[in-house]
Amino acid sequence: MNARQAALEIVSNVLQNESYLNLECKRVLSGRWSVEDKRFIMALANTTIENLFRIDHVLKQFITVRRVHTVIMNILRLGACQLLFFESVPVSAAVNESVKLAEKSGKKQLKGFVNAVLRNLSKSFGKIHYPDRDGDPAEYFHVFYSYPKWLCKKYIKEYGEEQAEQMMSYTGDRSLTCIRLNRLKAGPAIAAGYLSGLYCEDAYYIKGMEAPEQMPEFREGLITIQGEASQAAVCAAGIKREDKVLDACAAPGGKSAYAACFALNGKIVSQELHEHRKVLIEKTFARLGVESAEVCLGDAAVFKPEWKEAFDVVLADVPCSALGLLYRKPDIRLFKKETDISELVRIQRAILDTCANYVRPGGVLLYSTCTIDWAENEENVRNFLERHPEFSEDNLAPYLPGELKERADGGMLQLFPHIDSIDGFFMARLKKS
Ligand SMILES: C[S@@+](CC[C@H](N)C(=O)[O-])C[C@H]1O[C@@H](n2cnc3c(N)ncnc32)[C@H](O)[C@@H]1O
Repeated sequence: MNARQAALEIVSNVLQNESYLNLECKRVLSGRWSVEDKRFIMALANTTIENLFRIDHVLKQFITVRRVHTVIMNILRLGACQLLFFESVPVSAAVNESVKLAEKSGKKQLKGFVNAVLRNLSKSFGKIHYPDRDGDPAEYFHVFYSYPKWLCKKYIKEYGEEQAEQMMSYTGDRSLTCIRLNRLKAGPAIAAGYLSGLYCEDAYYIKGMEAPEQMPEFREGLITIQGEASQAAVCAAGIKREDKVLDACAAPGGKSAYAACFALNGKIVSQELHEHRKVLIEKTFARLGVESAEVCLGDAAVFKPEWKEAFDVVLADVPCSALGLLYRKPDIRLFKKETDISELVRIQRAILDTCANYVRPGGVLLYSTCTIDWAENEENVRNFLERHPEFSEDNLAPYLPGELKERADGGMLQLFPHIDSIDGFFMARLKKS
């Protein structure tokens, strides 16, 4: 298999099976590849997925037949991606290698078609037509930034055109990976060569990190991969040394493991709905040396009488639409549907209602999501507070790290990648009287 075949396999699996792009890359790249090949495969697969709607829009202008075989369409997508976004790849290589890919994929009879479409595209860069930015901004953003049309409309309606464009054009620095120093095992000396975090004390950035499992610091649990927004959500809970903490939706265990660094003489109970994801928590805890935690299988929406008012802090880091991660996980954009949101809101409200029972009087319920969606965030919290007068918003600022203090709005905080340069996250600190 050569590098372009590997990229084709990744892209095809993501599109056909809705597999996660990062997991597909990891799987395919676990073979023996040179560093250059690895970088090219990752860049080609990522750029194709990230710009899929735009690439398809461009290709449509050069495809004259009504239906194109799926494999050939994916080969054309990779070829067009190289022509449009890879200055370092000569046109002849982009076209000829795509033609060879068609042959290697058992579609020898379609070599001429692939050649014609890509050659025509390569001669017509100046003539490519894009939607009118002023006439139909949602369609323009959909094509140009490759975001689902419903989301473009939603963001324009909620934030206005200018801010919506900033949200969708933001990509962050993909060469940087945010890690958390695991205080259970390591001191700051470990992080001497890393870049400091923007806000959180334990956050650092590593440039060009490809496979964390190959780093001894990661394998030994001295560091773990965790974004600053997720770290900030744990800080926002204000966990104390003796606290008993429930993480109601815990896999893969990132927040629970950080909570254990605060509740040093306390206890963490980590619950997860899915067995295969519960295993991820156990792995995280074993690697990071979290011993004060109990992992259990359960549905956070179903009341467990034995947990009634048993916890000082309850983390409800609920399943959500993950819109705050779209800037760095482009595959999520392709499959998100607007209709998913109402079902998520129903589940989130059920989880919040159940978790409310587990907080002791005077304790804290920390609600968080990795999304930028009013209904899943502020509206859910307002709805919860109306139905639960025993809870009130508790000022977040004293608990937030660094300059994030200034971003809090009472007991709530909505983070945006294009404003805060970290994941789009929401958190609300709710105190029980
Ligand atoms: C946002 S993720 C949690 C991330 C985790 N807190 C961390 O920081 O590593 C949400 C998790 O909730 C789980 N989940 C979904 N529905 C659930 C439910 N009803 N009860 C418990 N867990 C649930 C999902 O499988 C997923 O692992």
